[in-house]
Amino acid sequence: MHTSNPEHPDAAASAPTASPAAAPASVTAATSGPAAAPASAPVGPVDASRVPRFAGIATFARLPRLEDVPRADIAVVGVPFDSGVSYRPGARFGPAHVREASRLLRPYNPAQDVSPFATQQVADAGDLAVNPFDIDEAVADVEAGARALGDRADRLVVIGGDHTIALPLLRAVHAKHGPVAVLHFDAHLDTWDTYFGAPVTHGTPFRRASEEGLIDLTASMHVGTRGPLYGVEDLADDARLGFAIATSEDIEEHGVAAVIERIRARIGDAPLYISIDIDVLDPAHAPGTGTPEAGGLTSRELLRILRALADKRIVGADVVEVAPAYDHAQLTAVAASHVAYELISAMAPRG
Ligand SMILES: N=C(N)NCCCC(=O)O
Ligand SMILES: [Zn+2]
Ligand SMILES: [Zn+2]
Repeated sequence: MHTSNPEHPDAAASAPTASPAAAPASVTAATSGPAAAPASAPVGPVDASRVPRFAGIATFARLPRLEDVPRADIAVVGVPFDSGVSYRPGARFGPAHVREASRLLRPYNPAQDVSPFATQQVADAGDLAVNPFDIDEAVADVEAGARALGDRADRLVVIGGDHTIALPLLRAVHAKHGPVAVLHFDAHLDTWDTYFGAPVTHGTPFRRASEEGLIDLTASMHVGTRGPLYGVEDLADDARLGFAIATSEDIEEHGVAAVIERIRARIGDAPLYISIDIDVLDPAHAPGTGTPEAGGLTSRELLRILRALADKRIVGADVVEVAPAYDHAQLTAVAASHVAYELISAMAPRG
């Protein structure tokens, strides 16, 4: 049996996603082949009407792998690293879990009126394999991996992994764009200084990034923070490090529309990096995470805010802290996959 993938005619040699050997003859016979689309058209996801979406090895949204396309506008890449956590481990299994849940995504996004895989080439770059026993080495490897991928894809959407990885990702983004506005969705500030003397952890990436001059201090913001802090000085430090805050309570009190206006005004025209810790969602919406906090956003609120950023200059994004061991019925992974899909949609060219 031949090994071409019905929707990836250009990728016949190593088509990874559709498990072609499992496709019935009628499916492979229906393959329209390379003539179906102009050579320059993006290679899209496997067609779920031809190959059941539960068949085959999971790439994000059943997209082609990066090595199977000439280049990409966006590469989705996993970073299975969780050696920086302060509480429950397990986010190292996040990328695979999110890819599994992303099988159900469909090609047209009515909420943004865009087909995000048709107007740009999106591909799955697999995972960066980084050292789980040495945080400094892992962080250097994430930065090097992100920079190397930058030669083959214009932008990265990174699936974590714990929030430590935002630091090397911002280093890589800074090398390309200079200081960026960081829009950080999280229950936590993640601008703390050290844990057990360690400066690079999942609670500290944005303090380090600010100290290193990676972020635009006039345009960065946390959204969805809540819960207990170590002391009131945490907030003073955070403001000094360059972040405005829209808390989870602000969203309840003033409404999503008002908070969107604040966010948009804060970002202005700055190049924008979006970092989404899935624990920004209430544990009812995202139980599968390492440091859950009560009183969070609904997934509907988060998705709506992301949709309002489509006209901003988004230069990269991450979705982190999905820890499948605490997930139920893929709740957290479904939320994370939709969050990534809205980000990719917001990056898509319009018109
Ligand atoms: N980045 C996440 N998810 N959590 C940071 C929590 C740090 C702490 O234990 O105080
Ligand atoms: Zn968090
Ligand atoms: Zn975080």
